[in-house]
Amino acid sequence: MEWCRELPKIELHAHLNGSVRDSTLLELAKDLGEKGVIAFADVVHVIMKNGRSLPECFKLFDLYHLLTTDHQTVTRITKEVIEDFAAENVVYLELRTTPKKNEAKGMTKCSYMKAVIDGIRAVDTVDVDFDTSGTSDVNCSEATPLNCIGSPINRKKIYVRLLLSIDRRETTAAAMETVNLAIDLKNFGVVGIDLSGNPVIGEWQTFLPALKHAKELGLPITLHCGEVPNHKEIQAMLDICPQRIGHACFLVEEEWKRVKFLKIPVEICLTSNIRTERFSSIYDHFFADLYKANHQVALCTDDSGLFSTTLSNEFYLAASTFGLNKNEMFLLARSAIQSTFADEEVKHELTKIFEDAENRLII
Ligand SMILES: CNc1ncnc2c1ncn2[C@@H]1O[C@H](COP(=O)(O)O)[C@@H](O)[C@H]1O
Ligand SMILES: [Zn+2]
Repeated sequence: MEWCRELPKIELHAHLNGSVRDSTLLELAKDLGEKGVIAFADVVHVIMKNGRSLPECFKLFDLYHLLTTDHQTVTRITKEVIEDFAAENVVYLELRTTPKKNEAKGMTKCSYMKAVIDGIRAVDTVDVDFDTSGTSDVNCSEATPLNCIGSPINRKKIYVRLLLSIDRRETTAAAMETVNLAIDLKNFGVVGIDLSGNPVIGEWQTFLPALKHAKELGLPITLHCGEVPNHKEIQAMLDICPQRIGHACFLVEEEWKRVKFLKIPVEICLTSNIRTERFSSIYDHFFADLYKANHQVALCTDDSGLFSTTLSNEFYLAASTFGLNKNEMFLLARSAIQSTFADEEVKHELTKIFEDAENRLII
């Protein structure tokens, strides 16, 4: 396990609100309990959880959002989540989050994202590389593009990029707003769009215009695909050739053939899939099939807070279940570079990080 922690890793599928520390959630719940907004005693055992079904997860997210959705807290959790990933030697984090409008809190999708960006700037225990490619300003804020924070030798460094999520509960107009915001924030580390949320809610036709718009504007897309056996939707998702898909638990042979033919990288979240009972046993998971077929995969956490996991743990789990040796784990971790939505320069930098680590880790 210690070796898995030392291994440099690339995280491509992590939801901000699903990655919050339990201790922070408890602190926030206590605070809201004291203010009479929630009944603390009722939520404590919900936060301190173990196994949970997929429908339960989405009920929990509503609770999480109640606890976390004000600007200051969004900034705080973003900072902590980045620090937690960096502590696991994640060297590149593509963090995804759903921009939220909340009139009662004076929050717009744009001001929510500004709070996220403020959280990235607030990280001070590790060096953060955030996109600095432009000079334009965020319309709703006084934010300016971030600069790489100076990097004294021996400090950990993490590249952070953002994906904006469309929640399946949203309307076409709200989804479109998210895509337009992603374009506006291209110089603030936003590199793509995600579609997520409860897979039994919402119609594909609702999100399609926004996803097409993103495609036309050259914004990469990753989709939560096949979290439930909705084959009509899986087909429609593959029809738009997303740059990546996540989960893919219920794909059938014909659909896998298409994924392989189209060479669509798959984000694999083992613990999440097992906890939400997408597979009855980890040995039934499709990881081994894709791995053997040399198909591009990336191990990911999904919701490290909700499922009490880390990316190091996901590597350990994959290795111990499917019999990967150190060299194979190293190559698996490194190969995720190709699937990032980062620019070529960053991919080059990441390659160097892995080259430097290789001699140290594999003897
Ligand atoms: C368990 N598998 C999953 N399947 C689908 N969507 C998921 C998910 N886990 C998380 N989310 C999505 O991410 C949101 C929380 O983070 P943000 O508020 O965006 O930062 C959830 O509300 C849900 O829409
Ligand atoms: Zn997810």
